[in-house]
Amino acid sequence: MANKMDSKKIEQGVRLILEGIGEDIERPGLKDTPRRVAKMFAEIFAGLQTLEEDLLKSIEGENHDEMVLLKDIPFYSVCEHHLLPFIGKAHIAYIPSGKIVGLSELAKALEYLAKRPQVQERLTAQLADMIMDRLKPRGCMVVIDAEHLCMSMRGIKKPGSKTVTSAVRGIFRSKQSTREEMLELIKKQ
Ligand SMILES: Nc1nc2c(ncn2[C@@H]2O[C@H](COP(=O)(O)OP(=O)(O)OP(=O)(O)O)[C@@H](O)[C@H]2O)c(=O)[nH]1
Ligand SMILES: [Zn+2]
Repeated sequence: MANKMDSKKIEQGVRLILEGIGEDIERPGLKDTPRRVAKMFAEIFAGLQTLEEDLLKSIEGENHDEMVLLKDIPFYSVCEHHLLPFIGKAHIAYIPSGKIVGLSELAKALEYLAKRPQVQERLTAQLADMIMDRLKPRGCMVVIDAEHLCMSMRGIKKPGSKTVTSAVRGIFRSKQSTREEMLELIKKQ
C-alpha cells in the first residue's frame, strides 16, 4: 500500500539540516528551500506513492515467445545510505510465455522501484522479481549500470566508477546462450 508523503515534516527536516550546517534559514535564498525540497522529494520519491497493482499490465492476445529487450533506459535513484543520487542505465529483457507488456510499462516499473531510497542490488532484483511475478515469463534478466555520487563526490571519491549489477531469472539462469544473447544485444549500438 502506498504511504502518504508528509510535506510539512520534510520542510521541518530541511530547516533543521540547514540550521545544523550553520546556515541562516531566514536569508532570502534559503527561505523557500524547505518548500522546494519537499516538492522535489515528492517527485524523486514518487515510487513510494505508486500502487504496484497498476504496473506491468499485459497486452491481451499477443503471442510472442522470443526475447524482448528494452535497453539503455536512463534512470535516477537515491542511495539509501547517504541520500545522494545514483544515476545510470538499465537494460531489461524477458522471454514471454503468452503475456507481453507495453514497452513503456517496463520503464514505468523501473521508475516505480528507482524513485525511493534504494540500493542498486535491491533495485535490480526487485525489478526482475516483479516482472517474473506479474508476467510469468519464461525468464527475465535485468542489468543495471550506475554511478553513485556517494562514491564520486565524497568518501572514497572515485568519480566515473561504475557499478554493474544483474538479476537473472528462469531460462536466462538455466541457459547460458540466452544470457549471452542478452549481453551481446546490450553491447550493440
Ligand atoms: N552494495 C551497495 N553499497 C552501496 C550502495 N550505495 C552506496 N553503497 C555503499 O554503502 C556503504 C555505506 O557504508 P558505511 O560505512 O555505512 O557509511 P560511510 O562511512 O558513509 O561509507 P563510505 O561511503 O565508505 O564513506 C559504502 O561502502 C557505500 O559505498 C549500493 O547501491 N549498493
Ligand atoms: Zn551512498
